[in-house]
Amino acid sequence: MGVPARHRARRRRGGGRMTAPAAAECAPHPTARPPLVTVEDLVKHFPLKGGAFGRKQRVHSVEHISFTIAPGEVLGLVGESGCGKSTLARAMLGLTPIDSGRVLFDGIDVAGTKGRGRKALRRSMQRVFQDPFAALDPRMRRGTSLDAPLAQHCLGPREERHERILQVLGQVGLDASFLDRRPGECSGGQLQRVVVARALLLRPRLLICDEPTSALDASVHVVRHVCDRVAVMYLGESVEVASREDLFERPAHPYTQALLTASLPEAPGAETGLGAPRGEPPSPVDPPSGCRFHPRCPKARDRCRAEAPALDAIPPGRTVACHYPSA
Ligand SMILES: Nc1ncnc2c1ncn2[C@@H]1O[C@H](COP(=O)(O)OP(=O)(O)OP(=O)(O)O)[C@@H](O)[C@H]1O
Repeated sequence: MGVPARHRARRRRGGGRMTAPAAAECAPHPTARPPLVTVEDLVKHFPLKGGAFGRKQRVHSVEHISFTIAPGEVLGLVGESGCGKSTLARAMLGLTPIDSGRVLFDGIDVAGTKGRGRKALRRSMQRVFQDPFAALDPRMRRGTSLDAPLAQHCLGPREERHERILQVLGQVGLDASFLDRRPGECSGGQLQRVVVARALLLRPRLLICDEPTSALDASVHVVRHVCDRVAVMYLGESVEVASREDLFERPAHPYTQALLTASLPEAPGAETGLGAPRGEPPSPVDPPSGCRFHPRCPKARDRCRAEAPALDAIPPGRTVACHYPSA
């Protein structure tokens, strides 16, 4: 991955997040192989306490999301703050119960796996946390916190584990002196490298990086250079999934065009006058009827207000949820 910076998108437009196999350690595999990850029609709502006039309200955080990730593939998830990226990532890792749908890792249902199987899955699926300060115990020296996951999974004697830690520290550009440092003795960037090193230690087959860059522009540029495919999320839904080239050169959904225009002045669509997304996203507690993007979409027509668009395949190899896509 090689993306060690810490991040929490503060701008409302377009936080970015990478969902990726451990690309730093895995050679790319032919995409014809069975998917490593299959997300099928995933739904996650959070019930809200109270609610106006006694109505039960729910946050529609993830709505019927489906995609696959091939072994060795890097999938980027992009969308504005609050569109559901973290919730989706947590659901993929089995860290949050889901309402419906399923996540398969190498054909195994993540939600239905317990005990030893669960422990093995946890080792194969690692996450780089958004906040390295929260992810690392401030009292522990780095050497101890790096050894903990290896010891927990009984991965070799102490000397072997030490060798592995030095190897991974080298991969993220840190030297052995970091083994004796506590978090307060490291810079934010160095800490984020430690967090990445810790995720790589167990040689995961899936690495989920939660917002590897802190600003929208950097996020979009990183996605552009690192990802094989990109999924664009809006208000809990997937609105476009395409190869990096298609997405950046021929964005089909007006929301994708708006996101790109907001961060890349030369983006296709900039000349169409679509501009950056207008205003703030609507509430995920009471999402708009029809296409959820219609209140902000300059191309919206009556059909968009009445009828939710399906995520349709637009050859070659991309899907778009829009009644009037550009491509
Ligand atoms: N435990 C929870 N209870 C209620 N609502 C929640 C909970 N967790 C997340 N949400 C809501 O679900 C929606 C999606 O949140 P999520 O954190 O997944 O978005 P995100 O795209 O990762 O945002 P960001 O880029 O800011 O991290 C938001 O409206 C959020 O407020």
